[in-house]
Amino acid sequence: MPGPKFVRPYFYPAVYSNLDISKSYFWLSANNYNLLNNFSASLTVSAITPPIKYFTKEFIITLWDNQKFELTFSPSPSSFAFINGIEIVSMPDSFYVRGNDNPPTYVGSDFFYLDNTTALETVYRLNVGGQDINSLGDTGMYRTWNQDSRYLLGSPGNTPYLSGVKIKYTAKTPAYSALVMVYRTMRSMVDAGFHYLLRLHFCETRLEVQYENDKVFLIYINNQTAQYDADVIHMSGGNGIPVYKDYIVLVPQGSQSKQDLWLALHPNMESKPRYADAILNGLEIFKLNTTDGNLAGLNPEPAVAPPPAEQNSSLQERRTGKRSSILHVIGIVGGSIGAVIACSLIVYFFAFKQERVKDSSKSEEKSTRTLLSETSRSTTTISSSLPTDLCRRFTLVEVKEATRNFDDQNIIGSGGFGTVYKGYIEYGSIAVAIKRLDSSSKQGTREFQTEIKMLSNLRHLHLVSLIGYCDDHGEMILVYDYMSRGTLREHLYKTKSSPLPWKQRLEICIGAAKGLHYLHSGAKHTIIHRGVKSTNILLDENLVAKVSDFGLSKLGPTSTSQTHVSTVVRGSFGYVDPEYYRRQHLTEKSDVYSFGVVLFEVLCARPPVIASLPEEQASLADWGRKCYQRGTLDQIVDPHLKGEVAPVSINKFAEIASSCLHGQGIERPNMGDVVWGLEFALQLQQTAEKNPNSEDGISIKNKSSLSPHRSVMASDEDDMLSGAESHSRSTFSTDAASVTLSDPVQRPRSEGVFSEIIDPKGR
Ligand SMILES: Nc1ncnc2c1ncn2[C@@H]1O[C@H](COP(=O)(O)OP(=O)(O)OP(=O)(O)O)[C@@H](O)[C@H]1O
Repeated sequence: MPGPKFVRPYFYPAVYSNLDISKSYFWLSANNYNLLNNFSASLTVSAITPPIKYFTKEFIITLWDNQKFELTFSPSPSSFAFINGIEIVSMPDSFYVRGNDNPPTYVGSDFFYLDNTTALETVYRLNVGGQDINSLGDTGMYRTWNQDSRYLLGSPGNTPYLSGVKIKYTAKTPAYSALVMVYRTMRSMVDAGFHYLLRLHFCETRLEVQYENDKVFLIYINNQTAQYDADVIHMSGGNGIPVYKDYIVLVPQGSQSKQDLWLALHPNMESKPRYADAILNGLEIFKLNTTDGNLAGLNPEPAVAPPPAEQNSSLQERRTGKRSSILHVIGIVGGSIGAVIACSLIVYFFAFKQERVKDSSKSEEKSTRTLLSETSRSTTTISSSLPTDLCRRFTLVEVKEATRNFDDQNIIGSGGFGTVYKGYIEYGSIAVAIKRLDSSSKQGTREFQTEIKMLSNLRHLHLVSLIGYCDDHGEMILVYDYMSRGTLREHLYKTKSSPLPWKQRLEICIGAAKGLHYLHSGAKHTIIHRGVKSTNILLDENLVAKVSDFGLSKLGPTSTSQTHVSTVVRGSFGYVDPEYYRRQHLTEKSDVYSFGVVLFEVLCARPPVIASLPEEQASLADWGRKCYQRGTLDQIVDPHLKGEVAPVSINKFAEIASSCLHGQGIERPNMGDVVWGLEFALQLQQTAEKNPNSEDGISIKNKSSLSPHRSVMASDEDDMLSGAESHSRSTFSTDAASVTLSDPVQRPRSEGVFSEIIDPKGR
């Protein structure tokens, strides 16, 4: 049967027919895959402590259509080969080698193309914080999971955590993926000169951790940042839902053949998570070999030259005689055998207790910054005011390499700042967006410096990350994470993209609102974006919204300063807050206004201004508000949404959008309220989908159902609760799995949102 297979040879190096087992050295290949090189089972056994008598190795290879499975043993000169048992187990397609749709994250500057021509050799499979699991206890693939405690160097406080939470597998992480849970960090010692695939399994099971940004941590592999913002709730979709992530790293050859492979998890305090914590539930490490027998990437010299191909033989064609393979099948060694760890493993655990951020932020911030400064690669002097410790400074040569010398074919857009190129850094392994300041641009040095200072200090799941900048030779270039799904606008109108489903639109709006909320109240100073629009909300490969383009940003009022008075009104046509325009008084409520326009763009899939329309309809801000107030929303809602959307959800959404567009800033909600309101709209949609026949179910499409509701965007919490309660009695199910709004404690996100409103620095 074609497809990926586990191949597990078993070895019991005892005395067989007077053969001196210590003289057995051989190569083992499976079809085109080179599995073992000049291998000695007795040496392997003697290297293991505590001593064992037998062991198995595990490989992953792929069988192609119509291919016979052939195992070839090739002994060294004057030697012999043997094997005691072979296990071949099929596995689901695209499970460990996941193809281009789910590429692993490349750590560091090295690139390794992982596909079905690569043989994976299991090095470790750890049930972090749990017990050994023998092959029969696995999810049907007969994998062995080892407990990590035996590799512990010792660090107090890292007690395993066992949760009673029910694990909810998903299509992305099906039940066969893995088991168990816990918190941890480790390092291990492995063969140098190889690429390794690390699969990290996560499952958030602490009941108090429910929402995105509750726990955000950095993953360092070999002292390089593998992931800046690991957020298990975001990656998996919720508490109790497992997820795994793959990383490929090269362990370079140094003076020693064994090198440490470090894995460290560290809370990311810059994202201001609720808990200064990091978790890891399971860990698999595979050594990668290419099918041509070369060691992945580096091709170090094998101890003995491999045998010529014609001397190979297969299981089917056992040949005897000098230099042919000798097969001693003594019988399958059954039962549970601990996975062999051919090289020593040292695990070092960081202990992260569940502490509030406030208590530990200083030291964490320090360690994060230290690491970031290590990755910066400054080569020449730096203009004094730009940060060098928080983001990387690129040379012009590096930027030119990344963009093929600013090739027009790499252009992905242009804005007030200049031209934006797609580029690749780190030997082509990381895609980036490179903004090059156009010297004729109205924006200039000031915005350039603002953007660097602003973004390098801010990290949030819903903000586009600044990777670095280049200021060589008078150039002003910014390098960002590349957002592969482009701008939000590209998914709404004048587009070939298929229309976004309603829930996806809501999630995007919620994400963008959270990004803005963070700018307004999560950072040290209030930051006013001033350029909120649908082209400044970008989408990553998972359609996660990220707010971008801080070139126009301003630091807003703080408790000690006055509201900012601006001399030049900035912003884009159709989005500018009329109050700001009139009074030139800048507050964060101007962003709220612009975001209201974005919300109507999302709802109606049309641009903010269409000059050719009758005057009443030309401005989306005015027209959207009017239609909401008149109860004629159905005239303007994107026709693609009809029949899919619960009227209550649309109404709630339009109510928030309208409130954002209030003429007076003081009457507009703040972004925290907007986040809550949008989450409520999502909740209404989800509930309506569960109860399609209820009054607010999806089937109701008539005009009167799209009318203004009593506002639940009240300024005081009691009002909001009473509004929510009246809904819950008539509309919401009491299904324990769904959130019922009759219980204020369970109201989605409300506690988090309100704690932020009351004390923006309280998290
Ligand atoms: N990080 C990114 N990833 C992918 N594409 C990007 C990224 N940043 C910008 N772009 C693309 O480049 C275009 C121009 O972006 P830019 O931020 O310079 O201008 P803008 O926001 O459209 O206009 P303005 O600067 O006048 O406000 C965007 O519309 C988008 O298509």
